[in-house]
Amino acid sequence: MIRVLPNVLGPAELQAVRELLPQVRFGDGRITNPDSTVKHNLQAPQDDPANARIAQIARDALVRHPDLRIYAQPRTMARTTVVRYEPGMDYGWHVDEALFPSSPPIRSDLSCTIFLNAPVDYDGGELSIELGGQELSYKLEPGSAILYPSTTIHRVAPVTRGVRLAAITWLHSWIADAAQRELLVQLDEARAIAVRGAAPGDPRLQVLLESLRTNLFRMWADT
Ligand SMILES: O=C(O)CCC(=O)C(=O)O
Ligand SMILES: [Fe+2]
Repeated sequence: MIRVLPNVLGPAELQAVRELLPQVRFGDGRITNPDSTVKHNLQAPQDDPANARIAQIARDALVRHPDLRIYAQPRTMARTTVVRYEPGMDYGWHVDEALFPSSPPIRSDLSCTIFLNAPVDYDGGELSIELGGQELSYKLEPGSAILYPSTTIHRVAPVTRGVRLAAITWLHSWIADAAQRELLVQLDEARAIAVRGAAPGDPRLQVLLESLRTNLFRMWADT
C-alpha cells in the first residue's frame, strides 16, 4: 500500500536541512545506476558530508515517526541520499533494484521519498506510481514523506521550472509480503478503535474485522 507520512521533519529539522542543502556537491545520478537509460537527475555522492548530516536527520525523524512502524514494520533502513532535479531532468518509469548495495545488501521492500522543498518551488517533478493501470501522483509539502512498495513501477515526472529536492531511502521490512503487511496495518487500526472504546456496531471496526477474517481465511484456506 501507498502511504503518506505527514510532517516527518519538524520545523527545526527542515531549517537545518535547508541550511545544509546548498553545501551538497551533487553529481550525476547515474553513478549508482550506470545501466539506466531513464535516470536523468543529480544526487549526492556517498562521501558528501552535508548529505551525511541530512541523512542522519532524515533517518532519526523516520525512525521516530509513529506511522513508520505501523506501515513498514522496518527491519533495516538503507542510507538516505539527497536528490536534485533541475529543469529538463526526470527519472522515467522504472522499478527499484531488489537489493540495495550496502554490506550486507538490504532487500528493498519499501521505497521512501521525503520531500525537501515546497511544491510551489517547481513545476512537474511529481512522483507517480502505477497501481492497477492507474497513475497516482504525489507532490508533498516539505518534510512530508511517501512510502510505497518497491515492487511498483514508478517515475519522477520531468521538472519544467525550478528545482525539486528530496531525500530518498529504502526499507527492508520484517514482513516481506505487502498483503500481509496491510493486514497488520488493519489490525493496528482495529486495536486502536477498540482501545479507545468503540461504539456498538462501529462500522469502521466492523469492516476492518471482516477484512481481517476473510483475508486471513483466503491466505490460510486449503484448496
Ligand atoms: O525522487 C524520488 O521521489 C524517487 C526517485 C526514484 O524513483 C529513485 O531514485 O529510484
Ligand atoms: Fe525509484
